[in-house]
Amino acid sequence: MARLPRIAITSGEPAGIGLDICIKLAYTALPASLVVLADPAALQTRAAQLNLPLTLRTDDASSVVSKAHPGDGSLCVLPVPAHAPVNAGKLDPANSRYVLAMLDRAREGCVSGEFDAMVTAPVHKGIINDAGIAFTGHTEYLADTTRTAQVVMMLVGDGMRVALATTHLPLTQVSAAITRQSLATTIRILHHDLVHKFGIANPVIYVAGLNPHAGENGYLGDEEINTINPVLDELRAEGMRLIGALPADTMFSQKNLAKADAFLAMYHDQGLTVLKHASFGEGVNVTLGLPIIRTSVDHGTALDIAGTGQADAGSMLSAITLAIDMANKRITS
Ligand SMILES: NC(=O)C1=CN([C@@H]2O[C@H](COP(=O)(O)OP(=O)(O)OC[C@H]3O[C@@H](n4cnc5c(N)ncnc54)[C@H](O)[C@@H]3O)[C@@H](O)[C@H]2O)C=CC1
Ligand SMILES: NCC(=O)COP(=O)(O)O
Repeated sequence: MARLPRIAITSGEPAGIGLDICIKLAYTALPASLVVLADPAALQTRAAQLNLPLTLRTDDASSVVSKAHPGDGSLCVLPVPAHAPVNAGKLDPANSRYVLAMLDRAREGCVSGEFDAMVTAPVHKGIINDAGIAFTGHTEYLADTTRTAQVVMMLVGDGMRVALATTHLPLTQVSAAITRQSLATTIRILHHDLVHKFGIANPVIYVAGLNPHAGENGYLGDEEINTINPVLDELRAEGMRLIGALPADTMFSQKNLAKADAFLAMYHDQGLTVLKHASFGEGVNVTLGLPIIRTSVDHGTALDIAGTGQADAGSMLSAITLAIDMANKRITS
């Protein structure tokens, strides 16, 4: 029988709901070893605030033995010390390096084979930048730190997969960031990972235009004519099944949902608004093209409800479930 995967979970911005949803995991049994990276005292303080008894274990944190997560109120923790006192709802830039230290430790463990996948709780991009560290998101950080030239952000939820041609960019920079080369690479990564990580033999990908009405034959913008359609033609000639460039306002119709294996949106809110409307709180963010498996929640730090007990752990559970599926595929392949 194949061994169970070992999953590293980074608890994210400590002032946010990352600690809350990790603590809720203590009460759900899962078919994998879960190792939560966090400051143990911060976990215990938050558990007391939530009135959820929590036992911390370090038994399998650094072992190569994997055993199922019991769901008995205990968590296996890999201790990472916070740099400043942690208070629910109150950001402190002094903890930004702690947040990144958890990401670094989990990533290194995935690269070395200690972990089979990493699942990330949300970080606060603004406070990391306030600490003087340029940071736009996990996606870009993990690409940089694994020296991966290009990755693709894809969110999965409600039976839909939505990938993005650009990620965390001001809108004014989006058009220039979509070049024939970057778009072709995005589609190749998406196509490759749909086949090899999601088991879809010959995926159909619906691709949005950038402009209203996909440019209306050039009268409302020319990125479709100059960039997007030529790339789609080139890749179709290689055998990929690509539909587009389509007007984004009707691309996500029910009719298309039934036919598409994935949608490719040109920018963050063009795609994620639709996906989060359909599945917020249950969706998963997965980074394609990395040498490691990384999934994440679909929501942010929710500072307004940290420590109140209102944080829903549904997206975290979906992210772990997808990471387990992907890790099992890799373990058995
Ligand atoms: N994976 C990540 O690291 C992500 C980080 N963020 C970051 O989070 C910060 C806050 O972002 P916002 O746009 O305010 O979005 P948000 O998702 O933190 O909050 C939006 C609303 O949804 C609620 N909410 C979010 N998650 C919830 C959950 N699990 N259960 C119950 N209610 C929940 C919040 O209370 C709030 O009312 C930003 O710094 C952003 O960059 C945002 C998305 C993903
Ligand atoms: N909207 C998705 C998001 O902000 C999460 O990005 P990342 O931190 O996973 O890169």
